Amino acid sequence: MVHSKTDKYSVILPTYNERKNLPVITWLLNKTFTQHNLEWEIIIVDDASPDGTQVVAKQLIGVYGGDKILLKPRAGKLGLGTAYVHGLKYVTGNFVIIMDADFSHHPKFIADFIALQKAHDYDIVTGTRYAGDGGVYGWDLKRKLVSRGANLFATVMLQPGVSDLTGSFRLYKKPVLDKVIATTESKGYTFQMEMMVRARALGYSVGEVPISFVDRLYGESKLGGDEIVEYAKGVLGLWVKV
Ligand SMILES: Nc1nc2c(ncn2[C@@H]2O[C@H](COP(=O)(O)OP(=O)(O)O[C@H]3O[C@H](CO)[C@@H](O)[C@H](O)[C@@H]3O)[C@@H](O)[C@H]2O)c(=O)[nH]1
Ligand SMILES: [Mg+2]
Repeated sequence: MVHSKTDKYSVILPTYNERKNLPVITWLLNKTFTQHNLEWEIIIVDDASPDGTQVVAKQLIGVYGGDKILLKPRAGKLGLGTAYVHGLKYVTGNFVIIMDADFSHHPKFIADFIALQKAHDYDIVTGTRYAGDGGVYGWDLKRKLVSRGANLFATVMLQPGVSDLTGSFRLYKKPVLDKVIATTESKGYTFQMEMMVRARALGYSVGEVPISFVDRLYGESKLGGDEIVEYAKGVLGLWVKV
């Protein structure tokens, strides 16, 4: 890959009770970026996790340095969407990667994201579980149906032309993320879908990389029934507006 000397990749990592996952995901991110000779930083947005995630984050700052690992905590569990908004304030790179901290999003795919972005000068590259070799592993049937249903519903209603609307493994040009995030209203899991629909409505180009999404080993998902209702409302709201 050919990189401009000034390119820097900032990873926003939202965490809630990810004490066991954080050291390994950080190690893998460091490995990926170092292998490809890329400038990087990780911004950990932890929402006062009771499991001691922040203690671990501070240890990682000690290991990798305060220029590589930034801990930007919040006082309570304020949701995934606003965690990205918060993290973005501290980004110093010209590209931003958002991903989960629980290995459902493997850092090895980041090299593919970056190569595809460079090849087409895409504004956004998104991982997709629902095209090419992409897939989901470890989810029960109910969770698979919820995810498929959520994607199908938004695809039919809003037709944004992107195969995975609810996934949250994405690479953005920093100014593009600033613009799209400023127009997005959702706070929780609906955020990803709204971001993509808004981005397409603003005319931004989107590339897709098939990813295998593997369910977490440690801890549990924070997706609940009320998030599903919020999502349906979000799709209908956008259907009226966009
Ligand atoms: N700071 C913060 N982080 C949070 C919060 N809720 C979740 N997280 C963090 O956000 C990431 C995803 O949360 P999970 O709870 O593991 O989500 P999931 O059920 O595996 O859902 C995945 O699939 C969804 C559907 O495709 C995605 O929408 C979602 O982003 C994620 O990729 C994890 O790193 C988790 O610690 C929150 O309120 N605040
Ligand atoms: Mg998860």
